[in-house]
Amino acid sequence: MLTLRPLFRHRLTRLLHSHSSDLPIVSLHEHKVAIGWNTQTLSKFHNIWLRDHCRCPSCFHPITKQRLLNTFSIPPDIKPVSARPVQDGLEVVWDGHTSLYPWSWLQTMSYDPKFPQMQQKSEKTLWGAKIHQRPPMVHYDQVMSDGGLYKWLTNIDQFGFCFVSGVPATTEATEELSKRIGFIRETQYGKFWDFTSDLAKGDTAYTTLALGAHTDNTYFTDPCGLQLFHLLSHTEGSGGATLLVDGFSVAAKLKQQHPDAYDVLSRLPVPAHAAGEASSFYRPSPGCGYPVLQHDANSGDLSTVRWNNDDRSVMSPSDPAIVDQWYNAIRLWNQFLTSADAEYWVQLTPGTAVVVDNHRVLHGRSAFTGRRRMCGAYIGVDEYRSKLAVLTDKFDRGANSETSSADVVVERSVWHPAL
Ligand SMILES: C[N+](C)(C)CCCC[C@H](N)C(=O)O
Ligand SMILES: O=C(O)CCC(=O)C(=O)O
Ligand SMILES: [Fe+2]
Repeated sequence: MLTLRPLFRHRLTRLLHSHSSDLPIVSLHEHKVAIGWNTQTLSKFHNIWLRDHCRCPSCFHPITKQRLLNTFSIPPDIKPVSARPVQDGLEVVWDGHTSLYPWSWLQTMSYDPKFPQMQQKSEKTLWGAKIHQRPPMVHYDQVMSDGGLYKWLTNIDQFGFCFVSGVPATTEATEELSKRIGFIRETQYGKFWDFTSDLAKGDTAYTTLALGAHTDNTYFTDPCGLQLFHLLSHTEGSGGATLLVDGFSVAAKLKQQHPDAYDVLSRLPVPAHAAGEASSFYRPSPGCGYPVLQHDANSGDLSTVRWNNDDRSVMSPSDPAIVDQWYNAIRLWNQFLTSADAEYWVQLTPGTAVVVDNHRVLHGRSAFTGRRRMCGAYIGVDEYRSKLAVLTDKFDRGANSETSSADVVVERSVWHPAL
């Protein structure tokens, strides 16, 4: 198989970029069309799947990128009249309809088996306390351009957080900075928050208490994606340092050293609530909550860390034996979370904001005295990922489109691999 990879990638690259005549073989099978360069490396596509994914303007709206074809009008046993390789892709003639599937799209969407991929999925850099030596950082002036914004978001995607220096120490500038990523997610705490230790809202964030490493919004069905913090002032006192912990790094260590505990945290739903305001009472639906560690259904990769021990509600175990398993698991989790090599403590100062991926990096703070003013905002996970996808299309063409010139604004292709 290894020899296949360079061969396949080499031939596909040549096919895509130099229009070589070295077209793949196309063969029809009972319910599938197969493409490849030799009989050992064919990848097959179900006829029904190919017909359903036709991207011609009558099957798929060229502007809205929505399916127009009635999937359920396709005969379940549909067969092509003919199929052949042409320069731009696989041409399939159905009964009264012709479809063309670009080679790069077939390569990306292949599944039986999956062809070697040209684009590597985004790499996460796991980190611990030593990240303090060279934390990810961009400058405010940079992020006002799309290129700088892309750098900021790719840092967040890679590290789970990123500082922004040179931010005017005002709520206005900080709010505008937040909006560079996407519209602000409003919650019971308001839209853009500007808070201090006055219990203006019924939550310990609005006190001088220390807060252990946590992710926010565990009481929401869909916790916010990003959380931006900017310390505007701290006078007549001390403390209030910010804690960051890479939940993905800690989870990887726990999985390696205590797989049973990792399994409990991946399985048991954790009830949570936000009940400090008379006007609201939040709990996630369905009622029992979500596990601390959630995984991508396809890849099995850890996708979300959801942990706030202060906001955790009463556990109602379905089986009494779970109680000891649960406490043993969270004791180990907490031990790993609070280990010196996992904790990154940093004293924020006016002018430097920090954005945290609330699905990966936990934050906290030390207790403090005096008058401390913090501002910031939540950004929805879908708004964050959408902006990252748009900027990736624009600046990293190899990832998602056939065009390669850097100065052309890429009109999102109907063949975008994610559509
Ligand atoms: C100040 N700010 C609105 C950011 C936080 C509000 C309280 C956060 C809550 N305890 C949680 O962990 O989600
Ligand atoms: O005051 C801080 O530094 C952060 C408090 C907190 O956890 C939050 O606002 O979500
Ligand atoms: Fe928080």
